Amino acid sequence: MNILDKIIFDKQREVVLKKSIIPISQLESSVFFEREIISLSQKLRESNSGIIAEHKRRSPSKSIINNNFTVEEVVKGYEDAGACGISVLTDGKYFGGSLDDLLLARASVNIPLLRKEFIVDEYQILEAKAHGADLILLIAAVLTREEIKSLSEFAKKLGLEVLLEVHNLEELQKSIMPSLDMIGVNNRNLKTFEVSLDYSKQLASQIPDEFVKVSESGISSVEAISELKPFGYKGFLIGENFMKTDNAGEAATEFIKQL
Ligand SMILES: O=C(O)c1ccccc1NCC(=O)[C@H](O)[C@H](O)COP(=O)(O)O
Repeated sequence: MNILDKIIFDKQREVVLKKSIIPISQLESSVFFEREIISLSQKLRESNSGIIAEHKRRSPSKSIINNNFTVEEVVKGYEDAGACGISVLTDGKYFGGSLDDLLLARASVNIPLLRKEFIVDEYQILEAKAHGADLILLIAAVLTREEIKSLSEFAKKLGLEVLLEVHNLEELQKSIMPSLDMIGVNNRNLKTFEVSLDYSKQLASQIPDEFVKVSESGISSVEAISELKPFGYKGFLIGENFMKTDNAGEAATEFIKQL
């Protein structure tokens, strides 16, 4: 079993357990169900920098990235740096994140928040809404076309935006549908962890213009962004490059200043 299969196996069991503890009615009673989202796709269209900065404590490819800051310090730093949005990893077992991180982020900043999670069930989309997210991630590598359709339509009904992540042409072709807002190309192969910006470059021309194009993972220099912009990318998701420093917010500030 590769790591992605393991993550999904664990996630499916986790969702079953959570459903038995926290009923949907409790999620739906959250104050955030009344809240109108802040659109990341609009911010990216209007931005010159397009940075989506990620809160990421650790990952399967790097055991510890950073555990020294509070969520509030990191996300406030990202907002002050001028990030268009923030991605908050909520998976506990593999990334050391939680839904509390998302809630604390929501309480700290007023820019779009992505619930970065391995979504396999509508319940997790209700959780995202209940904890203040503006958008969700769907990963084509682990979902069928029918699942992408029903999950993305469910998210749209709740007023959330949808970022669909692909890594190759097959995943892209099976996924294109009107209920998506942004299409992200992950430069990291989630089965082998190999990283290359070539994935973004090769897939760019196949992504229809109505979707905002986002390049994800392995971006560690402003030069990388200059290379990707001519391919039509408007969003750049960066985690480790900021989180591995002594001050993620300052690192993001210095980075964005150079764009
Ligand atoms: O980051 C990993 O090792 C990873 C492994 C398996 C599944 C997902 C993984 N990462 C999630 C992400 O998409 C990245 O955190 C995000 O794109 C930022 O990447 P980076 O800038 O390289 O930290």
